[in-house]
Amino acid sequence: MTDHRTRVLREDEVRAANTLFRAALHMKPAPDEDWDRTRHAYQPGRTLGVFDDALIGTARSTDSDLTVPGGAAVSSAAVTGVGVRADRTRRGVLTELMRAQFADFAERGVVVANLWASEGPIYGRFGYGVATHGRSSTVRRRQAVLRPDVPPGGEVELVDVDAARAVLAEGYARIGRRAGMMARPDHWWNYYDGALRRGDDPVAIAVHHGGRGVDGFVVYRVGRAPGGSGVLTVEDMHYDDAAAFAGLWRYLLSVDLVDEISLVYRPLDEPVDLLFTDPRAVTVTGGGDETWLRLLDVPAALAARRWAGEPLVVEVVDPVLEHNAGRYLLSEDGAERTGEPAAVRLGVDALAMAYLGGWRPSALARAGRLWLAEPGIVHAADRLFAAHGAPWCGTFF
Ligand SMILES: CC(=O)SCCNC(=O)CCNC(=O)[C@H](O)C(C)(C)COP(=O)(O)OP(=O)(O)OC[C@H]1O[C@@H](n2cnc3c(N)ncnc32)[C@H](O)[C@@H]1OP(=O)(O)O
Repeated sequence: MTDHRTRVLREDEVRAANTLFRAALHMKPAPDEDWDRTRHAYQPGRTLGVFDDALIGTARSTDSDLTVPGGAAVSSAAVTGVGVRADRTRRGVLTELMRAQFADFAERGVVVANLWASEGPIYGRFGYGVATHGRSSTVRRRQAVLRPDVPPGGEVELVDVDAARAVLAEGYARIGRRAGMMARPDHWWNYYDGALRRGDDPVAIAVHHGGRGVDGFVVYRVGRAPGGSGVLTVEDMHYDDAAAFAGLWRYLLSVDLVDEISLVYRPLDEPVDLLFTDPRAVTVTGGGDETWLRLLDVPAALAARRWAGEPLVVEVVDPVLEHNAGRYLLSEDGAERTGEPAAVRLGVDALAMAYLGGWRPSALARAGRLWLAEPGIVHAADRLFAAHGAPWCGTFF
């Protein structure tokens, strides 16, 4: 890309970046009231701009951390706000933004980056891979009768939107995180506080009280479908244990004037249908890739997660961040560079897909995304990358 300048935007330029991003998504500029809240979600010094005679491209990131299999958390950059002016696309502006972000992340020592992609073909070439998935479904409320063995759960209480931030932050910090979940720092809650106040239908926030305080919550809105039926849409739901899960579901099923409960991008292994005497009260309506992951510092990422079973040498190919390329011995004792021959070889994007347990090596091999020195290794490779539970992020940013 030539004749362009790329730099970190000043605070007084960040709103223009937000407007550019929204225009790229075919959205109107944010109204003043909305922007007054949204701007607190921007971390200073983290919004990039590309200019020719004007601002033509932008991307931003925020600090977080990401839980990996085994329960450790690695430092992460949550990437969002990516947009290029419609009359300047396909001439390398995004490529330049990605290059500048990777340089910034390397300087900060960030281990991984993740994002929600607007379209599937955009980020793979930069080494991002689909690492978590979501499943959407509909629960027909009157058909959804709880089985007698579902735990009673604790008290559920509605919380006012002004109190929500503090209460939900406390609850989120208390719940056990599955692989793929991220920290919700202050700047994220700034964004969320704004999101709670947007939308035509009023938001409702219900929290579950367990033995140690708030250990689960559900944020939802109730609206009318075109035919007039009441639809309760779950926007955000987290819980620490089976009691909180059951307690929140007892509550959701008790909300009046609701015919359907709509679940959006929930974990693939969330056992909602198992709660009901008739599991067909739940219909899967959609889903797909949730977050995309980029392993920026492969040695640190490999060392952070748990590996199981027989040791294997895995060769990583990374044409974009070449310092990551090489062979690593992965075992229950950790991960280290090695000169030994590889049993498995894969690109850094495919490694990101397997890293949190979202894809098994055997599936990647079947699709030509992973090479095996001999077919028999596939079982050991699957065991090595196995993770507890389906990875899921559950935090939109
Ligand atoms: C994390 C987030 O914020 S997700 C939101 C992403 N933003 C949007 O979807 C808004 C609308 N789209 C845009 O603003 C732009 O089209 C972007 C940001 C997706 C891409 O920006 P561009 O400057 O056009 O990308 P750039 O020119 O660097 O493209 C690099 C390569 O990716 C390809 N590519 C980029 N975007 C797309 C796409 N949406 N679909 C298919 N291929 C794409 C290009 O064709 C190019 O391939 P090539 O090197 O083989 O020619």
